[in-house]
Amino acid sequence: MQGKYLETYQSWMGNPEAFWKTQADRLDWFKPAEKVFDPEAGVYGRWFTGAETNTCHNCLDRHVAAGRGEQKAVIYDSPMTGAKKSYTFYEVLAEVTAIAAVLKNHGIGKGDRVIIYMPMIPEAVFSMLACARIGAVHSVVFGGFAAHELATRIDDCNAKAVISASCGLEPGRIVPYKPLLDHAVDMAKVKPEYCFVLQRDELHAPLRYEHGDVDLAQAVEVERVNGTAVACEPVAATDPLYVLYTSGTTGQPKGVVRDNGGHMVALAWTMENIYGVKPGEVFWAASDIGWVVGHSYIVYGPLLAGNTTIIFEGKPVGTPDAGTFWRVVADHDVKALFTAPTAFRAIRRDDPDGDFVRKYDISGLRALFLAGERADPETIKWAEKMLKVPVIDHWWQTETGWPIAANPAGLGLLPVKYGSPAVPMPGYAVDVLDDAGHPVPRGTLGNIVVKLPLPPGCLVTFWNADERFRSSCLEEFPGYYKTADAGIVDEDGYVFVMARTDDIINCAGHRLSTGAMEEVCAMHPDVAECAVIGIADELKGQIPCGFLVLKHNVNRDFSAIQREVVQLVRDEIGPVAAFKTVMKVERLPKTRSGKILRGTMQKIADGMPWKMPATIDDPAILDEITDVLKKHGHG
Ligand SMILES: CCC(=O)SCCNC(=O)CCNC(=O)[C@H](O)C(C)(C)COP(=O)(O)OP(=O)(O)OC[C@H]1O[C@@H](n2cnc3c(N)ncnc32)[C@H](O)[C@@H]1OP(=O)(O)O
Repeated sequence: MQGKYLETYQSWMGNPEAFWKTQADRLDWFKPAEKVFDPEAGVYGRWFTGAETNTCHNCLDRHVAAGRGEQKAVIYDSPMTGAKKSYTFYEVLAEVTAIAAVLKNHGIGKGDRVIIYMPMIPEAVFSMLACARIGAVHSVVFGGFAAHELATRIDDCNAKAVISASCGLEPGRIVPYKPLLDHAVDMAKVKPEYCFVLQRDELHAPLRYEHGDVDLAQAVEVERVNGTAVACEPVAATDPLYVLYTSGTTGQPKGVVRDNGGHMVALAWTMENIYGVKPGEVFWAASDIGWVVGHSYIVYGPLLAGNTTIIFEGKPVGTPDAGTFWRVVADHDVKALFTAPTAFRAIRRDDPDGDFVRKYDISGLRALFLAGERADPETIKWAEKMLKVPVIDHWWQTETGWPIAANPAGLGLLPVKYGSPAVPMPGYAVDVLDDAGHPVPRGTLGNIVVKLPLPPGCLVTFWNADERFRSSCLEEFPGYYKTADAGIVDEDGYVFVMARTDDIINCAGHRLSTGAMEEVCAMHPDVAECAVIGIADELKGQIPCGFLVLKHNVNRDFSAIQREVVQLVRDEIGPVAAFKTVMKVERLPKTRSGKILRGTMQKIADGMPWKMPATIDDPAILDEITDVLKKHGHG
């Protein structure tokens, strides 16, 4: 391997602090760092200690000051409503300032937590930037989560305010957000002082003024008329910019904390070097602001680097058809597209011969990036054939915030190995260890870990839970961050990510906790015990499948129980859980110490080779599971 990638990686390895200092110098700081990296600070050290900055300033004001004010910063394209609108950097700055003024006038300031529960509309992005502007810490909650999940997050981060909208739009249905928000606020132990609600034309929501509801658009209008100016609040580089919750092994999600300084340095570097886009070009991450892809590559990365970003309110198929991505690429001259493999599997299913691709002029597109789940070689090859541009699988996590491994378009593409997201990016020293923590030879399967310290932009801790961060990510392999992904690094240094080492499954690019689903299934009065595993699915990669053991005295029709359990998970976790497959079993297979053999069940369900676990209590139960799965068409 040679060329600019190797040169850059080696330059980072030779002197990580000098490497990141050079990148930091391209951004604005109100006060320079005393130390580029301080190993004594935080859980594993902190980047740019002593520095002061503001992320919103670097996303907006800096560009306006540099003459980029008239360039499009944000394009909103909604096949759900037919709306298309673009905002220049200058206009985004005005919108963000007005929301920042509203927040400030309601007493929200530096360090306060603000939950953002919004669909894919420009105000969602403006709200995130408004929080950054005043130094408040935002926590975006994906719209597909139900009230209970929202309440958990309000409580965990002790939210002072919530910014929401009256509704979201899913194909064929309006999703009323306000009843979910009201229910969450009623459930939460911590009551936010204010809920700012944007009324959408599709559905107006009754506001509960007595609970602190504020009509967001009206409040913004007042600030706009008054021309209220809100300067960017200087924050420490190490102050939190946001908390983003991600599934843990239990129902209690983990609040990934991202700082201001390291985050902006890392993301700004990635836009040109990994994604190969220059300032002024259009970058489109077809995801949702509720996920880390949305944070990093709909909002912060592109804006920090002076790119135009797209807020897309639609789906890859059905809004109105499998050509919608190509229509957006053509209409807005997208240079690089980032999405999840699931989206492409859906497009391929509906348009196998690429008839829709040929309908549009997508000659401006230079590359497609895939992440969020394993990109199967078939999907990659289909996309390469249809789009005739490099299709780049890359691997990262909510925790890291930016790619651990990629084929860096900006540094010069390396040869593709199908099934591999290519090579570690500068900042990441990737190793593979056995369960005892010893490095394994190249090409051997093991635990993928990253040598500490993590680079700028990665999580610094979990919100209010340093100990949980240490115990779940840093303790098992001292000196390393545990990715909880298993895989190999081959002779050429290419990483192959094969499976999770915990109970997290990946369904349609969404990380879901089967443990959390089990907790909900167990709430049903007829369920004695249960197990939820992820089983292979052609479209979504994996889907959750519940195995229920009913209480002895239950004589009810199982289909009714099935419906109720499915609804319970939908109500408690949300539609995003995609929990629709439930089977009745007499017993669950366990080890003699009582551990459910989920891994073996999953192998049977997916028709993979499996071995009888030596510690199994009653081997006959696996035959029963096999029969039930076969009856449902699996295994
Ligand atoms: C690299 C680091 C990371 O991994 S970050 C995570 C990256 N992941 C992603 O970007 C996600 C990629 N996936 C997607 O964008 C979607 O799954 C795509 C492919 C577009 C398909 O969407 P869809 O057809 O809705 O299926 P789904 O499985 O996502 O949805 C399941 C049910 O949930 C619903 N849902 C979805 N979003 C919302 C929302 N914002 N508000 C309310 N409900 C939502 C869907 O309508 C669907 O409901 P139903 O079960 O069909 O009734």
